[in-house]
Amino acid sequence: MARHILSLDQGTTSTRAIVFDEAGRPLRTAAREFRQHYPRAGWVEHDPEDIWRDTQEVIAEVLDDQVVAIGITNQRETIILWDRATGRPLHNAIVWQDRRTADTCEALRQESVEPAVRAKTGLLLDPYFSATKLAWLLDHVEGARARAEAGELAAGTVDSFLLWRLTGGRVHATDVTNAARTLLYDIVRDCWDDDLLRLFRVPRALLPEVRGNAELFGETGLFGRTLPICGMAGDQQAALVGQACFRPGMVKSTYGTGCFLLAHTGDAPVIGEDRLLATPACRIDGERAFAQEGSIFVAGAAVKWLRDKLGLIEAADESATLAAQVADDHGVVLVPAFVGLGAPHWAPHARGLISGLTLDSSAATLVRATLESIAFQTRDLTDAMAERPTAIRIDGGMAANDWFAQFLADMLEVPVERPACTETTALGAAWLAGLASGIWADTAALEGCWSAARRFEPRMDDAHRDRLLSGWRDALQRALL
Ligand SMILES: Nc1ncnc2c1ncn2[C@@H]1O[C@H](COP(=O)(O)OP(=O)(O)O)[C@@H](O)[C@H]1O
Ligand SMILES: O=P(O)(O)OC[C@H](O)CO
Repeated sequence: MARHILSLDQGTTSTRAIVFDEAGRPLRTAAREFRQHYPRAGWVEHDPEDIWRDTQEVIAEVLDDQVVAIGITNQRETIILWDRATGRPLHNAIVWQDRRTADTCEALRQESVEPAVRAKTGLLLDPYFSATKLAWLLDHVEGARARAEAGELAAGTVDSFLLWRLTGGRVHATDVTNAARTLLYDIVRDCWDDDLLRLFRVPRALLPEVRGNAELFGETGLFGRTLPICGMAGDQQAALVGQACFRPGMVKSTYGTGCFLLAHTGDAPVIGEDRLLATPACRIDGERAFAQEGSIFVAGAAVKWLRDKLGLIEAADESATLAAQVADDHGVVLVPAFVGLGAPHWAPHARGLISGLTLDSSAATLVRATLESIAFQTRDLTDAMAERPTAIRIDGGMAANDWFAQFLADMLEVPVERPACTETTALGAAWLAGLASGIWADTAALEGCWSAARRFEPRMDDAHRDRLLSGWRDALQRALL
């Protein structure tokens, strides 16, 4: 009988389940968009019960008799605190985009602890990561700190919360790629770190056990039979797997809500002065791989803003047609620093701006400037890398936009490849579960499953590209003031 794998992709704006066959082809998909909560400027929350409801619904919708394993992948850093006895969250999840702990991070930076934190975690002191968000929950939910210290509470990223719920509260575990985004995990020694736990004031009793990416995490009996959950990874690392980037130097860039560019760096983290992140790529059969990461907080979210807040487009895919109508020398630059700026600037207080407006600027100009800004930001990442990539594999919602993909190739000066299956995040989690359940022998077997559907070659002349990049840098400096 054919064996299928169900992949659960819990993203920032939607929860999806996709069933893949043994050739890695998607057979069925179910998705639910869920509510974003913005309780104050710069704050972003999710209701974990919404996520859990949608998870159960999408799994039930696509599950078939041939599914033999489940893989989970998730938005990273977003943190949930829950009661071990009831399984109920004590507060909404604080989402990775949330900036409420910017001042805490700034105060820690003043104490000159950042170099030591970076050496262990590969990260930087920014509210993006989980530790300061978790400390905020412990300090602001009444009684939480004392209960955490007494071992009554559990905390974790979305993967570990879903695993807990799927296994009926029997398993509190996470995987190394998610653990590494908390600021509490030593990526070199591969363990939670007591000094970091002290620094961020997080009791160890709260934290999940950390496992590799392709192994048995637990079993769920919630869908009429027992199913093993045996693949797990943060969504950007899962996309690196789904893009078959298994060798040093290979690079993928995912354009969903944010943009996350990951370059495989081999079996050791590269922790440099580059303002990029070092992060585990995966641990399979005890073998560790690492990646260098550039995290951009706003990519597709800016297109969603054009649609939902400005009403300039009705659907995201109209953006390509509108952008193509605008003259190349339109002169408008948009800096989408809506939640500060991530790599390589790390400026949590920066705010968005639009420069160069004239009476000629139209809705189409703004749409084009928005798409351009995402490619400019990616160029800032590749400029920060010690070794410029030779090609980039793209995926995520925006990868479907041909105009954007071509402009990206023009800005990066390297070919941009779009794979046949752009659901690479879900595919990566399916591949991890498939490795653990013996469907695929090793990553070499997976490399042959990847193919490019389209390749965008750079074709813009140097003078034009340099003029655009220089306009971007001017506007960026103003947003950083
Ligand atoms: N054709 C398109 N052109 C530009 N942006 C798009 C297009 N299709 C989708 N998007 C953007 O991509 C995002 C959705 O991508 P997805 O990978 O599903 O995100 P996530 O996993 O972060 O929820 C949305 O923010 C949407 O605005
Ligand atoms: O939900 P996505 O796909 O935008 O990914 C979110 C990232 O994991 C945040 O680090």
